[in-house]
Amino acid sequence: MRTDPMPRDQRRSLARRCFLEGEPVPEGLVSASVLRSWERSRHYGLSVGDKVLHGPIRAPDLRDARAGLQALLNIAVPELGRLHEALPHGQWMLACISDAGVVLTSIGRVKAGELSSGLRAGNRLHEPAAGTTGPGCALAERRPVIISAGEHYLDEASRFSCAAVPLFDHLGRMVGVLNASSSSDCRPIQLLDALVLSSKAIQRELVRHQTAAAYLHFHARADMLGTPLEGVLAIGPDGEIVGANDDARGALREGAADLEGLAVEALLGCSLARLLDGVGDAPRRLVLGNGLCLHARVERPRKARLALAAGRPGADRGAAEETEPAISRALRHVTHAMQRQLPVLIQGETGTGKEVFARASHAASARAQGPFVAVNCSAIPADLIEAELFGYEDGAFTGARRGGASGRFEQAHGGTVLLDEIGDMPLALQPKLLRVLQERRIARLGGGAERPIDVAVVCATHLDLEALVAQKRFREDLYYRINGVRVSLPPLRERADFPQIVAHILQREGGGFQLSDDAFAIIAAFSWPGNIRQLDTVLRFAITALECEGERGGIIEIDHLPDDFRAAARRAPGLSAPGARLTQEVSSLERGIVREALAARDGNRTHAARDLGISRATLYRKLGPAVRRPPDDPV
Ligand SMILES: Nc1ncnc2c1ncn2[C@@H]1O[C@H](COP(=O)(O)OP(=O)(O)OP(=O)(O)O)[C@@H](O)[C@H]1O
Repeated sequence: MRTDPMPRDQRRSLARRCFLEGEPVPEGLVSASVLRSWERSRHYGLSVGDKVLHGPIRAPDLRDARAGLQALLNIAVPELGRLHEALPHGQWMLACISDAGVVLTSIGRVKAGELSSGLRAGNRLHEPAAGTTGPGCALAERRPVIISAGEHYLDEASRFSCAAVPLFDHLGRMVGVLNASSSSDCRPIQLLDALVLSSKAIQRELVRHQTAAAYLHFHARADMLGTPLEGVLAIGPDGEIVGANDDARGALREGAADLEGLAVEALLGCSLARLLDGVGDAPRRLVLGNGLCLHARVERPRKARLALAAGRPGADRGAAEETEPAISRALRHVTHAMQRQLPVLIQGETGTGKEVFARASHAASARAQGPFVAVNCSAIPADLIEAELFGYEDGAFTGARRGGASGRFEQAHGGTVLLDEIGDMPLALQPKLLRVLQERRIARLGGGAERPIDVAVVCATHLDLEALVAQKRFREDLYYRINGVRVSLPPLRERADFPQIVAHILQREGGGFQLSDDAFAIIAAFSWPGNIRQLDTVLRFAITALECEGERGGIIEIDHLPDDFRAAARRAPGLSAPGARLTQEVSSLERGIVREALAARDGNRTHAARDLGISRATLYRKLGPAVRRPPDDPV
């Protein structure tokens, strides 16, 4: 007689009941890693009814955690962005979490608000704080895990399911975890595979970001070269290994042992000089001493990797280029799309910099010499928008200007037109816009002849156009026409480069301004519903307050911020006077770390700052007032 297997949720409930009642858990009900994680959670003193999931760390600590893992974030954030784009809309939140279990950044929004708040940057998800969760368990077990619904330790987490994969750096050290969570009971095996590939791609990039004389890519199969599954070695100028991914460790050494410091010649039987002879050639075969045959390709480091230095927002070219790599990549994609007259759709909450991005794309494109014309579709009365966009002939309507007028499309000829707030385009006008985009010809209102127009079309909106299409408030055919290349600009609270954006704005306001650590902590903890526009206003307010005290340049303190931020500061524990001792201790600790980094780099400030993931200006600041920046050392 066939017995039906017990459904998954019943197996879990039975295992949980046995575990909580102190009875042995029958085999096969939950995985061994889940059981070990439950035991650890109990050992940490957690009870299943506890509510400790949402205890965030302080903003300055989050800033430090991010700074310490900046190199990882620079690579992981765009990788997560790509993965998120490929997932069904609104069902998954992705996060990058530090090795200490702190959420560094998360992407995506799901309907269950609690999941969003559980994965908010700064929250702690390691086992001692949150019991069994995907990230906590993956960190403790150092391997990929799926934790579904009731496999979570805390009852309050049992509505969620997650897949989590640890991240390792170029030295094979665990530096964090990638996590995907949903508010349903599921076992996302395929998503786990995708996360594993992403983690491999990230480690491979971390190896390729090491300062090296060459990178050796290899695999036993030639067709696997260039994929996240290949092995990669970073080789220093003396031929020593300075970094490797886990696949390289696994292939070259039993048990992923240390490769660092070994001579490449001893390892591969081929000197660095001989390897470099083959740069640019097709893949070659390497036969190792143990008979293993590998297909290999040698890559020289690129001279200049994308500089993430502070820049000048508002100066069209480069404003977006200098922010997150994901945004820089999107910028390059968009400029190519514009060249080919493929429409671009920029989505993002209000104030996230959609217009700045559009202007930067235009300025970086082959159309830069042509006009950039921005039209705010929500600011023009519905009955005037047609004339505004397409122009009109003499006498086309009552009140029309004598001799007619050109429309915004005509004015943008040879350049770019930005249709801002496209979601507010009246439904009645949408077929005409669609025709113009398809035929690239316009006729002015009032019966004018058709004229060809050569414009790159960029549309921007803070609305969810797919939802508008579903509600029949936006035409589906127009949506597909404008959705050539889609760029989603993240809200400010999710941006890993928040400190750089602050630095951009301060620099644009004349430079010389800095935020005190306390003031930075307060603004970093804010949720910024108005995004960069709101941050911009607050910082300019603070600069004005500082200048009223007669200081041109100088340190912005909490007292210079608007009222509501000062009130938040009074509520925040550990800031200002009572926290002075702590601040001093932290500063002295930081000074020690910076000195160590300088010593490791023979006093080279640029290299030390890069190792620490901070700018040279910050490095000088952390060294304290006693250390003056030499006049020939511009930061
Ligand atoms: N990367 C950046 N660095 C610094 N400031 C920026 C950046 N991006 C945008 N800003 C500033 O933020 C403000 C808002 O930018 P922008 O008008 O492009 O946003 P938006 O998303 O188009 O807003 P809306 O949805 O309201 O039209 C502007 O003052 C702009 O200068």
